[in-house]
Formats: sequence, structure tokens, C-alpha cells
Amino acid sequence: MAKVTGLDGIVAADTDISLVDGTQGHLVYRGFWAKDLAVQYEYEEVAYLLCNGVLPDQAQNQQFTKNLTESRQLPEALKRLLDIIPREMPIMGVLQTAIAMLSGGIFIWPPTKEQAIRITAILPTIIAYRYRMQNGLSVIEPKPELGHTANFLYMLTGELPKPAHVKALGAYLILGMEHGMNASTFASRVVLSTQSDMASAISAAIGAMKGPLHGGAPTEVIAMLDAIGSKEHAEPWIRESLERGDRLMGFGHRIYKTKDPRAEALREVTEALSGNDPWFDLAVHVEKTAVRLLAEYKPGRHLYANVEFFAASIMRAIALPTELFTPTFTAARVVGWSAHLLEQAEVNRIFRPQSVYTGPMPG
Ligand SMILES: CC(=O)SCCNC(=O)CCNC(=O)[C@H](O)C(C)(C)COP(=O)(O)OP(=O)(O)OC[C@H]1O[C@@H](n2cnc3c(N)ncnc32)[C@H](O)[C@@H]1OP(=O)(O)O
Ligand SMILES: O=C([O-])CC(=O)C(=O)O
Repeated sequence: MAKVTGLDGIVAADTDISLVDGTQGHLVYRGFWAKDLAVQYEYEEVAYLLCNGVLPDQAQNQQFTKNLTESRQLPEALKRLLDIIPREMPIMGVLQTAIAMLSGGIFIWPPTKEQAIRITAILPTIIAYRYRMQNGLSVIEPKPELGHTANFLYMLTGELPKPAHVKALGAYLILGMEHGMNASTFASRVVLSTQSDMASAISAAIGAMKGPLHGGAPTEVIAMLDAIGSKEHAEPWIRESLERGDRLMGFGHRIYKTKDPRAEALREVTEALSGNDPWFDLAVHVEKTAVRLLAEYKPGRHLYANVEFFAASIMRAIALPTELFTPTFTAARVVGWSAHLLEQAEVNRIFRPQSVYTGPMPG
């Protein structure tokens, strides 16, 4: 008999935060289409919406933005930790460690909006600090007059970012913020359900996020596109890969059995930014070819490009190095994790599913 794996179709919680409709290809955040929010609103406004249930009015937005801006600075103890973690440790491991270190202080059960703001604000600063340190560059302090997205790019590069890059990255961050009971969100809710603290729950989520089947996929997408190299190599490369039984990174989804609306939206955003770029042209060609060949090799499985495929394109278009792809996704998803943890605390009961023993009995 086939082993039970993967919890397909199991409902782990009711949620007011988002609807992921895998049949229609719809993603709704608290009653709004995520793709509309991505192009019409700023990071701060959608973060407020996800954690509070309503879009902010002007005064609420100003206060929330101020709170986020004032929480960006790294405590000295955290800087010392970032300085001594071995250089070769990937940024996701560093993030996981750094967030776990916040545990205690204000980070005690129950989770609060103040804690959510602190972690959301500090995460990009940790990423930028560590990225620049690892690359032998001087650390850039946050700039209070810049919004969350622009400040992230500024802390990475030391330059004021182009408005088109801020807009495109903002759209990606909003589309990456929240996605129902995905693996990292589930991991965070399980940890919190023991009445552990928000920092520990988010540290666990980061550990789940970095796997190549989840948030680690965009780095692999770049590797795939680099290996394919040109349009004429796409079909033979993909066929060979599928014949070996490999998975194509950036394709397939547990819930979407039609197009992932985020991939569609991100393709449009990237096209507006770099429509004539040969690399983007190759990505679009690879997407079409892969979808056709996946239908041939895996009939009836309904495999399409997922958010990670065009996340890779957008991050490449704004010149983010590949080592920052998954950390940047994390800087988006921290909002969804926070909203879920606040929701979990309202109805908390420890998660404890069953397993079926299939081993031998004592003789
Ligand atoms: C933000 C995100 O997390 S988005 C997802 C990012 N991850 C990726 O892009 C990695 C590649 N994709 C995958 O590995 C999967 O599609 C997942 C992990 C996203 C979903 O996995 P599951 O829902 O468990 O799909 P499952 O493993 O049951 O696959 C069903 C069938 O489709 C095939 N399949 C699924 N995805 C792919 C893929 N990317 N390439 C080739 N075949 C695939 C499987 O081999 C399986 O075939 P089979 O029925 O012949 O055994
Ligand atoms: O929902 C999932 O399983 C994976 C995903 O797309 C996400 O977390 O954004």
C-alpha cells in the first residue's frame, strides 16, 4: 500500500488572511485580488492589510510606516553575531540564526503586532548587512526617508534605486507576501501552537523556506536558464531533463492546477521593465516549451510555471545577485507568517496530527 505523505487536501486551519483557489487560479488577500494590490499599493499598505484585516487610511499608513522605519536598526548584539558567523554560511542560514536570537525580550508568547513590525523591519537590514559584509563591502545604514522597498535596495547597493526598480520589486514583494498554508507558514504555525514565541516560529519558517522545493527554487531557475543558454537548446535540454526524471524548477504546484496568478502578474511586471532583454525573451520561451513538454511527459498533472519562475526573472531584471533571491522572498513572506501567527494565537490549540505505525511489533 502507498505510504501516506504530504498531507494533500488536509485542512489545518480556517483563515481570514488569504484564499488560494487552485482551480480558478485566484489569489485573494483579505478580500482584494493580490495582483491588483501588487500594482496599486506599497509594501507598507499591504503589510498593514494582511496583519490588520483592512487597508490603512492615510493616518494609519503614516503611523505604520513610521513604526516600521523606526524598527529597522540592528541591535549591537545582533551585529556582533552577524560579524562572527562564518563567511561561508549562506544568508538563509544566517537569517534563521539571527531571527532565533531575538527570542526573549519583547519576543515572548503571545505574538503581537509590535513583534511583527520589528521582525518585518529588521529582516531586510540583516540581509543587506550580511550580504555586504560577505562581499567585503562597507555596511550601509538604513535611510529613514526611504520606504521599505527602496530602503532595502539602497542598503544592498549604497545607491538610490531607480523608481522603476522599486515599483517592480514592490510588486514582487507584495505577490510573495502570503499564500495560505504553504510549508513555511505551516511550520511557523506549528511552532507557535506550542506557545513558543514569534521569533522562534519565524526562524523555523525560514528553515522551511530555503528548501529548493519551496523558496529556494528561483536560484535553481537561473541555473536552468543559464544551462539552456539559447532558445534552440530549450527543447532538447528540457526533454533530456524530464527523461532523466528530474523536476523542472519553477514549475508545478500542490494547489494550482491551472496558471499561478502570481507568475502571470510577474511576467507582465518584468516585461514592462525589460521587454527587450534577450534573457527575458529566453525565459518566456522556456516557460512555453516547458509547459508543453510537461503536458507530454506528465499528462493530467496540470503543471505550469509557478511564482518562482518569474520571481527569478524580476530579481534578475533589477540586478539582484542570485544569492539574494530566497532572502528577498523571505523579506516578503515574513508579512504572511506574521499575520498567520497573530491569527494562530487567537484560536490556539497545539498541532498534533497522527501517524500510522507501519513497523514491526516486538516479538
Ligand atoms: C513558493 C513556492 O513554494 S512555489 C513552488 C516552488 N518549487 C518548485 O518550483 C520546485 C519544482 N516543483 C515541485 O517539485 C512540485 O511541483 C512541488 C513541490 C511544488 C509540488 O509538489 P507536489 O504537489 O507534491 O507534486 P507531486 O510530487 O505529487 O507531483 C505530481 C506529479 O507531477 C510531477 N511534477 C511535479 N512538479 C514537477 C516539476 N517541476 N517537474 C517535473 N515534474 C513535476 C511529479 O513528478 C509527479 O509525477 P508522477 O505523478 O509521475 O509521480
Ligand atoms: O503554496 C505553496 O505551497 C507554495 C507557494 O506557492 C508559496 O508558498 O508561495
